[in-house]
Amino acid sequence: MKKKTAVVFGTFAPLHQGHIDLIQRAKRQCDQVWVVVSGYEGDRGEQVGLTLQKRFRYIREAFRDDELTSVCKLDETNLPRYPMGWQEWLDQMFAEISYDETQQELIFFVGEADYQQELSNRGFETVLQERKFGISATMIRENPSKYWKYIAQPFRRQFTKKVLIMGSASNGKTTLAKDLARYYDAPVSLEYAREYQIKNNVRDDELTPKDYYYLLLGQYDQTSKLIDSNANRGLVIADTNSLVTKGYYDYYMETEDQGDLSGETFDNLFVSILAKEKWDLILFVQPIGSYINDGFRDMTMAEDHIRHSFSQHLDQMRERYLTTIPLVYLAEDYLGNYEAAKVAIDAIYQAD
Ligand SMILES: NC(=O)c1ccc[n+]([C@@H]2O[C@H](COP(=O)([O-])OP(=O)(O)OC[C@H]3O[C@@H](n4cnc5c(N)ncnc54)[C@H](O)[C@@H]3O)[C@@H](O)[C@H]2O)c1
Repeated sequence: MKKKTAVVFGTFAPLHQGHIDLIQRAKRQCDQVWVVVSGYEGDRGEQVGLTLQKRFRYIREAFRDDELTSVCKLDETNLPRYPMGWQEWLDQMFAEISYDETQQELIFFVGEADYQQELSNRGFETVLQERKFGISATMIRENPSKYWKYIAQPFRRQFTKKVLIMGSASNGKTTLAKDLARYYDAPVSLEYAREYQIKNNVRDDELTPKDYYYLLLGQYDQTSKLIDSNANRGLVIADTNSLVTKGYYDYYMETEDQGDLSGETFDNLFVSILAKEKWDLILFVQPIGSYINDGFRDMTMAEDHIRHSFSQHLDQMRERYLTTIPLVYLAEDYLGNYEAAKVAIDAIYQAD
């Protein structure tokens, strides 16, 4: 008996609940299903940062625990554009799924009557499934937060608005991050260094290069987990990032003996983590107000001129490494900063 193999093809930019339902119903009507992720350089997915390779990886991730679902990638860059290249497209698809007509019976599950028509004309078995939930990838790309619940989990990270709050220590940054998170019902990634220092009972000025290395990794990991958590509904707020950690590293480690971890190793990790972080907005809190001793802070920073020069150093680094990210300086009292931060966030994020 030939193995009944379902094929569901699409751009999947992004994969959504309608697609998942189409794929799973196809799977249940056959012995297995192939999901063919199709696209080309500069396609509508790539235009929102979802390259073909990324879509392929995310869909693999979405079906990682399902042995009846296989995923392949079909790069159409060198094929005639749809609807001109059906034959070449089908030939390439058969190669990708190692189609063997003596062993497999192919059934195409499609949501478009045009696809059914074309494939039937070519002698293929097809099943036309009605569209579900009134949702489409175009609607999601245009307003991701409105259709958030329909977006397949791995794709949500791409559509998440990530807001970074920067500034020197003890200027109301953490309070602001927590208050904004509560207001927007968004997850907040607080300073990992605080947790690390409390756990290890070390002050700012006692951290070693090795500690900074773990701080870079720990902060990135913590923020990534929040982005991938179910608490994320389209907005994530972070109290700090790799750039701020690098700022502290520069400030404290400049004259220190680098021990068994050279500055180059730290800088390599810093550059690679910074490149992975993607921010949609930076709120830069200026050092105004008094410096509070929480027991873990180095009190040299309590001196206004040191705090200001550190803040300037951070801002110069931001200018150098994150120059294209929209920026709002917050230099008022706490309430003024809180209001200004909400205006800036409302401009990039509209909750459902
Ligand atoms: N070069 C060629 O001639 C050729 C030929 C065939 C296909 N292709 C390629 O295949 C891809 C076609 O993908 P697409 O743009 O139609 O993909 P898509 O990601 O928009 O949709 C994928 C499939 O899911 C179905 N679907 C969408 N929303 C649904 C919902 N809410 N409920 C149930 N089903 C739903 C669609 O009808 C489609 O069958 C394109 O990349 C195209 O270029 C190219």
